[in-house]
Amino acid sequence: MPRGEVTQQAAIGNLTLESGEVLPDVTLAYETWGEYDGSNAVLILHALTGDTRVTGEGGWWSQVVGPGLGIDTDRFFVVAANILGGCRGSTGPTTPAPDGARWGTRFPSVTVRDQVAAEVAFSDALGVDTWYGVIGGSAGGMRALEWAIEHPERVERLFLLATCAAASADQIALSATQNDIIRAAGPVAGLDLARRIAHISYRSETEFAERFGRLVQDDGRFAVESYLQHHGDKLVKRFDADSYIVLSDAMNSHDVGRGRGGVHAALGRIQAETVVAGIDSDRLYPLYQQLELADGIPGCEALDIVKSPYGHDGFLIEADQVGDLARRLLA
Ligand SMILES: CC(=O)SCCNC(=O)CCNC(=O)[C@H](O)C(C)(C)COP(=O)(O)OP(=O)(O)OC[C@H]1O[C@@H](n2cnc3c(N)ncnc32)[C@H](O)[C@@H]1OP(=O)(O)O
Ligand SMILES: N[C@@H](CCO)C(=O)O
Repeated sequence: MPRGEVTQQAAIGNLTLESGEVLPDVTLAYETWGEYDGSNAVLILHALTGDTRVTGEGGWWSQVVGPGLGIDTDRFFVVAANILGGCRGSTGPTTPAPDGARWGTRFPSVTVRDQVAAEVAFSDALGVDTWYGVIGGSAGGMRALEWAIEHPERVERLFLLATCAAASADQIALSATQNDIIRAAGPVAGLDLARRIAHISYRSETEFAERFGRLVQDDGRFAVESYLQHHGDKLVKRFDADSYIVLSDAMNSHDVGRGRGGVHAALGRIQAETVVAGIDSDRLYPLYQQLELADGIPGCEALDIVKSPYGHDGFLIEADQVGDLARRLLA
């Protein structure tokens, strides 16, 4: 079994999508940390603009995953794959289509279930039959949930963070509008603006009020305006606009109840011991969504609440609380 810290590629062949379309020659990029002993594999599923760099320098969960941390790489074989449709090494709009040119806007629509189907094939290729833990926040939580519903025998423990059983009208409204902005304004200005809107939804009104208030900078911009422009600009430098559209559409497709007799019936299929957590200031994935999960999943005792002023991004920022919850689940 490979030992990580470098991004590797797993070829998983053709993938038949929910739509019936066949996506050829799918590859997922991944990284691993720790040693596999046959029963200690933990799958970490990243959110919308995340990637395989979970820990180490610049890792998006570097204080949650690592030696001695909540997800302990001295104990667990930790695996992170880039999402299907992403732009950090896996098959998606930036990779070549069969004609050799970039897929771009021709990349087919994928659903969260398609993304999980790719991850299932990836697990098979890796030789991991059963995951000791499957963990995800936000869009990563959507995939973790689909894993546990569609493959209950392959998921022993499940950690769902700041996520939902089905994308709400509010979430769809924000994502669909961002996608329209990208289409209207183009990949640079459009992605920049889309990210600014998204970033507002990722943080809280209280944080903005306390942190920026009505402060105007020397350059004449409101501090909060400048902050959002900074985040828009940063995403344009590290992310692909076509991929953003594909991934946002996939999130909008999310509904665990579709074709399964509704959300309650779907959640009832989960066999994993489960921790569900939400963030008290999350205005994008409000606590009622995690309460629905906690109530409906047989192996979840109660909803855990992460206290944070940072809104939805609390799942990335509140490393101590998130790490403690992961440690409890994986004990
Ligand atoms: C699983 C996954 O989702 S992986 C993807 C996660 N990564 C991202 O989302 C990347 C985008 N980053 C973020 O959203 C956030 O930085 C987080 C969530 C990762 C961390 O949040 P925080 O630590 O609170 O960072 P914060 O939101 O304060 O941003 C800090 C940045 O804003 C800049 N900034 C702060 N105030 C201002 C201002 N008035 N004007 C311009 N820039 C500003 C800082 O200089 C800093 O810049 P840098 O990131 O280039 O160093
Ligand atoms: N900051 C996170 C929020 C989405 O959940 C991301 O960009 O992936």
